Amino acid sequence: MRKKIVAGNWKMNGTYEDGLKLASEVIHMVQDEVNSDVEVVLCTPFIHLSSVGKLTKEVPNVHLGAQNCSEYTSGAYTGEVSVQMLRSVHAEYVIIGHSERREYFNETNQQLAKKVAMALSAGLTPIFCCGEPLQVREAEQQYPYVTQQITESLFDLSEDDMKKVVIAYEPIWAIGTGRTASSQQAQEMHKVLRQHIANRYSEALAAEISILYGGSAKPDNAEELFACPDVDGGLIGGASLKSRDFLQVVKACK
Ligand SMILES: O=C[C@H](O)COP(=O)(O)O
Repeated sequence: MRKKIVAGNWKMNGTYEDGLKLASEVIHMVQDEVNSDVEVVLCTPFIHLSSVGKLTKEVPNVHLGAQNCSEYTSGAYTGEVSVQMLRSVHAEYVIIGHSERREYFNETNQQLAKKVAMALSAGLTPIFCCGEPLQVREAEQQYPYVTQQITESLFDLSEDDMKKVVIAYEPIWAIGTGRTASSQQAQEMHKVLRQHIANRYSEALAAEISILYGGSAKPDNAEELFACPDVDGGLIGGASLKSRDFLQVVKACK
């Protein structure tokens, strides 16, 4: 059985104090109210990682994630954060290739392949993001577009490494727009991605990979999205910034 995961991506929101408050609220609520085996991941800004890591390492089903990492090991890369640094503050996950990083920081599929390999080499689980812009969806080219992202960034991995990757499908037109993909659109894409992985590796390996949905997922729609057979949880932006909303989304993942 593959893992169910609900990851909150705080993006660049709040102060240091806001983040600590949010993390401790989420952790307490998860401890008190969640009895499923869903893995909760808090993907915080870099400045929160060390402090939030001290809280999450005491709690079995809440994990720490970063929102990015460097493709380099160490050295003169001003402003970058290495995978070893992330491990040293107890991060277990790292988001790689979010559409905002692709769009505003020009990250390419080839660069993301290096980041994925770097994360895996340090024992971090990459949450690899993929997804199409609106014009690609309107031209009905979403399947070739997204499968190409997966091919170019992931398909040089060995079977052993590929098994450790988590994928997040995030249609760009649904991110922060309030316009979510329908559960049918999400299921279709997740099924296509799983088949694409099966064609390159094997049906057995594809069946083990958790594929999360992201894009305006919230308490109102999470249950329907998570009920799809190939949707294994979510990568949650806006709704992860309010502890009660985030908890509702976590509870919807059964
Ligand atoms: O990483 C999260 C996604 O970009 C989704 O963001 P959103 O839930 O605010 O639409």
